[in-house]
Amino acid sequence: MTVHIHPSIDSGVKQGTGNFAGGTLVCKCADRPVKVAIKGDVAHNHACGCTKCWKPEGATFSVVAVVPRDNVKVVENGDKLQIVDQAAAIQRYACKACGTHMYGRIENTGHPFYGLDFIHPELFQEGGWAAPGFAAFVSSVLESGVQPNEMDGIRTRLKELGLEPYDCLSPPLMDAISSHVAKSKAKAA
Ligand SMILES: N[C@@H](CCC(=O)N[C@@H](CS)C(=O)NCC(=O)O)C(=O)O
Ligand SMILES: [Zn+2]
Ligand SMILES: [Zn+2]
Repeated sequence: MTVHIHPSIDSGVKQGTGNFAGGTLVCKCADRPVKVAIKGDVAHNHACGCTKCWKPEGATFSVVAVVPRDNVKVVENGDKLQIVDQAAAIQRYACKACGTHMYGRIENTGHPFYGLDFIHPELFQEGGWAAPGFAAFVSSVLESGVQPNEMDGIRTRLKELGLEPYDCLSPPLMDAISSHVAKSKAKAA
């Protein structure tokens, strides 16, 4: 049985050029698409299996990366954007017409990832952005209807693609979160 992860990586992970200067994210609307300009390359690109990250039709995982929030600018048809869940740590701005998430923003200045916006690089009309490097929240795909007996195949396929599977974030990102929490606690003491 073929294991589908995400259309942009199912036939292999395409490496970035290493000097991607940025570009424009475009939603799926044929009429008045939302366009978001991004300066510079993406960082921490990864596959995410959580239920909150936007996935294209038929995908089991999303592909999501971060960029500094100051490098994100809505340039066309921003009136079509709405926040999916105001209460979430990451406020995801989606196109009301086609449902595509254009960027996710953290407004809590105490959050470990404050200052970074979350984007889906496959929406770039240009190519060459830094490739995904690992898979996060892999067990969470069970919350979207994947059956437990499919998990071995999914983890094997992720490893084949060079995307080490983790059920939370990767160790460097988990370490960054915990270091941030430790520093915040030390400041408060
Ligand atoms: N098991 C949960 C995990 C959700 C989750 O924690 N997602 C991570 C990765 S995107 C997160 O940082 N969420 C913050 C948010 O969604 O605002 C699900 O699949 O819904
Ligand atoms: Zn749209
Ligand atoms: Zn996610």
